[in-house]
Amino acid sequence: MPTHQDLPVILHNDKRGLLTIEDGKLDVLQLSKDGRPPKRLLTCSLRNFLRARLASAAYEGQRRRLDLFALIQKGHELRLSTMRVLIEPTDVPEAEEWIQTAMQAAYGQTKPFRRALVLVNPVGGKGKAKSLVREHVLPILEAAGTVVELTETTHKLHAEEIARDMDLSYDVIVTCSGDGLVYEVINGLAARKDARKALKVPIAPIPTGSANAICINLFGVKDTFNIPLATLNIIKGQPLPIDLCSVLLLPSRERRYSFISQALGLMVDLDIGTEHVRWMGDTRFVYGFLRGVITNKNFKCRVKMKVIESDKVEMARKARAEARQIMQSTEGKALGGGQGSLIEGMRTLEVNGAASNGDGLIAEGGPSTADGNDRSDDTPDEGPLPEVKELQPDDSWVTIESGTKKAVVKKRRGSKASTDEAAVPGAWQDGEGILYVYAGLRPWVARDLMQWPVAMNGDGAVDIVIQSITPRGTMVSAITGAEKGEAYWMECQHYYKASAFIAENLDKKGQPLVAIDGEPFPFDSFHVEVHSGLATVLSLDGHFFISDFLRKQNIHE
Ligand SMILES: Nc1ncnc2c1ncn2[C@@H]1O[C@H](COP(=O)(O)OP(=O)(O)OP(=O)(O)O)[C@@H](O)[C@H]1O
Repeated sequence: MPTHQDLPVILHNDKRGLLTIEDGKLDVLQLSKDGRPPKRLLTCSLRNFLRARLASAAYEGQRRRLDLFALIQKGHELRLSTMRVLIEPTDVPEAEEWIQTAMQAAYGQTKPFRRALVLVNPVGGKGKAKSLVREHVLPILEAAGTVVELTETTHKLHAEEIARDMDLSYDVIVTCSGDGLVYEVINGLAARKDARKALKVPIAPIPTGSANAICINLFGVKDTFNIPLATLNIIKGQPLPIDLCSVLLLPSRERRYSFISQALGLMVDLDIGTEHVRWMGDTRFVYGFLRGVITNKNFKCRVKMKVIESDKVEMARKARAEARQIMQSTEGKALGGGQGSLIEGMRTLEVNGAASNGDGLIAEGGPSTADGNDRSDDTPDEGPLPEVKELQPDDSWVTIESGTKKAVVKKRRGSKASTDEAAVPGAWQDGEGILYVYAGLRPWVARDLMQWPVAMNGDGAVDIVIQSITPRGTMVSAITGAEKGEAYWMECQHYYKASAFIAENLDKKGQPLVAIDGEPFPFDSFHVEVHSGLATVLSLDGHFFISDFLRKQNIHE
């Protein structure tokens, strides 16, 4: 085991220097001859350190060049920085040991030099993916020594075809686009004969699309479009099993896997009806929302849900307790180096019942499923996904059907928790009209809309919001605070956690579409089930971003 933490070097200005690794940081120091303290030329956290590379000598006795690559924090920005120093021939063995120490400290159990399949959608978002990848992603991957195979998608569903047919030798599949490409990759992997194995290859998204909901949920609102951070995730991220919903569309019997949402009513218009204003970036969703609220159209449907929980107070309490637990188990655990690397934490951290092995695939036993229909002890761990069957609701399911009334809007923001369904604040009142039904797996759907603030990865539930028709003013004012999840407490926003649900169209002519992860499909009826931990993404800190909503202690905050 190498032990050298310090390495003497010659700096660019021919002065003596020292490379040191301490307290989770790598420092480049310039030494003085007169006993003054050393001057710090560069400092970076080991999490952001990418690689140290010793050049070979052209002739015996030549000083050797040592290249150091790191992401340096400048204000809020992460920038790639390269530093070159020289090593005296007599110090070369020490340098070789130091490189091992530095790489071990910076990567822990994570395998450096990953093999990445990089898919670039040239038309996603504002259409700048190619230049963003060339200028900001590839240089960082090259500096880290990532082995890159790059493919540009040429048509819709191209990424799905690639994922369906690719060999599984890659450590990571990188999608440079929005959520659409992630959705295609998941569906391509899910369609394979070895789907269970394929879905364990982690996906790392690079945000060059419009909404990039997956990046908001991984990196938070401030860092949604932080491309260097998302690139670091390709290099050092840990596999995080994520929940999916299977959606069986009827009568076509087409099956899709959804990792973000299933939208009906106003939210269909928001996802699909704003395609023509893609140039607006993610603000197009606010535009779509306002446009939909103005029409305030009653959406006619029947929803049958296998409800796990419907008490908002209780759901918030549980989600906050779980968030606290996640924060405590990963607190102070920086990637690599320092005291207690994240990797150490990951080794002991149970992710949905399946321990991560630190890199690559999930440990033996695989991810758990909460779907109730595809988990049997003899289900092959690496084989295809079972056929999705139509659901058979029983008396315990909750049925909601659109009426014609507007919801009564009171000023009060909820009351004490209660087990009496009718007394729970926000409980559905028969006869209410429906503006939209929106089911999702993670809190954010866009930076300005945290639609499911208590959605928790691995809880076996899809969170379903049924928004009643309300006076327009109420909905417009709901936009304020929507990014913080405040609309959750509105009484006219009914909120359920369900392990399965069925949606039926009661006006096929007037409202022909459902949006699954933003993609339109004919809506007659569809059946949804939750599958915990079925697909995999990479995450720098081993979990999804924890919102301020979940960090709050007081109910109704
Ligand atoms: N070369 C191409 N030409 C046309 N469409 C393409 C091409 N490559 C991919 N696509 C399609 O582009 C669509 C949009 O991609 P994606 O959803 O990732 O970006 P976005 O809509 O800008 O972002 P978001 O989904 O986060 O809002 C996808 O449906 C994808 O199939």
